[in-house]
Amino acid sequence: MGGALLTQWVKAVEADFTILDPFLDQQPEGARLLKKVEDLGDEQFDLLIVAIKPQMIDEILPAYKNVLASDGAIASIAAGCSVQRLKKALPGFPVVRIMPNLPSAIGAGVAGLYASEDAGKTHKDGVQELMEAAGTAVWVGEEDMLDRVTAVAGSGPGYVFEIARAYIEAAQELGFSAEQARDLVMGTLNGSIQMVLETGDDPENLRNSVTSKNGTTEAGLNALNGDGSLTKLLKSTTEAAYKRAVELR
Ligand SMILES: NC(=O)C1=CN([C@@H]2O[C@H](COP(=O)(O)OP(=O)(O)OC[C@H]3O[C@@H](n4cnc5c(N)ncnc54)[C@H](O)[C@@H]3O)[C@@H](O)[C@H]2O)C=CC1
Ligand SMILES: O=C(O)[C@@H]1CCC=N1
Repeated sequence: MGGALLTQWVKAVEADFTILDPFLDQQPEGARLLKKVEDLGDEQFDLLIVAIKPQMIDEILPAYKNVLASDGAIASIAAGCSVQRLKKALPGFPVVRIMPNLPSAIGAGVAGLYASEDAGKTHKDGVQELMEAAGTAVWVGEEDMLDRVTAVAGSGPGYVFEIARAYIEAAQELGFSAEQARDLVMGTLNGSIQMVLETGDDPENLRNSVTSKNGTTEAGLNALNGDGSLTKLLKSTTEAAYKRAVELR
């Protein structure tokens, strides 16, 4: 995810980026790559962006105690990992938590943002500028809401890709080739999403405009969600992801 964000930041944000990743072999375009924190010498930075797995933070972050300038801040994209835990691993700095999603890689991401009480306007504006370079950003006023953003938008592309995959599989079952099925399904998803966004109309109204009385769509929709099982499934999907984010705090 860090790499996906970086591809947009290097194009749109005027800043110098240093990546610290012991396992990355190829230098990311527009950024300097270092392998270990010791390679930084006594350099200091305005922002430390934490893009490692949440489970690694307590172990890895303390080694970064000298890399931030005194008025610097931590920004973390790690799911669940709380401000309290980040501040415990690296004390003395404000924290902005970011919950991005994968379409940030093409500038079409949506991110949730939450700042600790000691974060200043400069810190918040700086992180907002980064996230707007990768799509849109929405501030939340309570930290718990960021874990709910994770369940809806952070993990969301995973649900959408899985729905697209299953839809393509269903089209193939009806007799289309893999290529035809992909074109038909992705074109339908794309056109339908564009229509919601461009008209501003409710998905429910638009669904009704497709559905002729006793027609084909009605037959399909009855099988899809006639008993509300799709609605229940999506509720349990977001609840399961939120529960996991809470466990990662
Ligand atoms: N993948 C996604 O769509 C999203 C991921 N996130 C968050 O992003 C973070 C990273 O997740 P992914 O990008 O999916 O995982 P990833 O495994 O693709 O990336 C983790 C990176 O950390 C590097 N790394 C491992 N040990 C390191 C160390 N000691 N020091 C510095 N770097 C080290 C790895 O080489 C790798 O490049 C997680 O905290 C996750 O919760 C947040 C939103 C969306
Ligand atoms: O699956 C995860 O834990 C991360 C956070 C949101 C998307 N990917």
